[in-house]
Amino acid sequence: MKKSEVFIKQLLKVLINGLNLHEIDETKELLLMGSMRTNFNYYPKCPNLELTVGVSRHSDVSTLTILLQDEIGGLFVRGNDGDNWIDVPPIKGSLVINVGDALQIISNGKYRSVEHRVVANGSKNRISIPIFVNPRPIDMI
Ligand SMILES: O=C(O)CCC(=O)C(=O)O
Ligand SMILES: [Fe+2]
Repeated sequence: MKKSEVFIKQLLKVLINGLNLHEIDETKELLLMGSMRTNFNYYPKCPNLELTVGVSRHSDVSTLTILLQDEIGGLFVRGNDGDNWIDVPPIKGSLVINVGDALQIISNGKYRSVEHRVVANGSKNRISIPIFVNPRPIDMI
């Protein structure tokens, strides 16, 4: 977690630069990344795909979500215009970075929270590991 914190802070620095804010002081750091949680998601294979969902459409409440997915695939993000879903294929050694609701609010909508979903696989189990980077629960944004 310590190493990911360094990377996350660098990433947030680049993003807030785009908002004409050039320093992450202690107050901003708490607001942007004061609370972090790692999940381990396991999606068992489901031969009857019509009986399962995976994860239904949602956006994360986080500032950012840093996601490691295995090689199975099944993650889709919602396109900007309309109802199209864009496949996010697994690329070995890469991470998926999603903007969440908190960063959308903090940036006044300059960065948009991305809607996404996961489609279960009919023949293979899938694992993903997201780190949710959040304001602290007591913070008002
Ligand atoms: O498993 C994935 O690829 C995404 C999971 C997800 O959207 C979530 O845990 O919020
Ligand atoms: Fe999510």
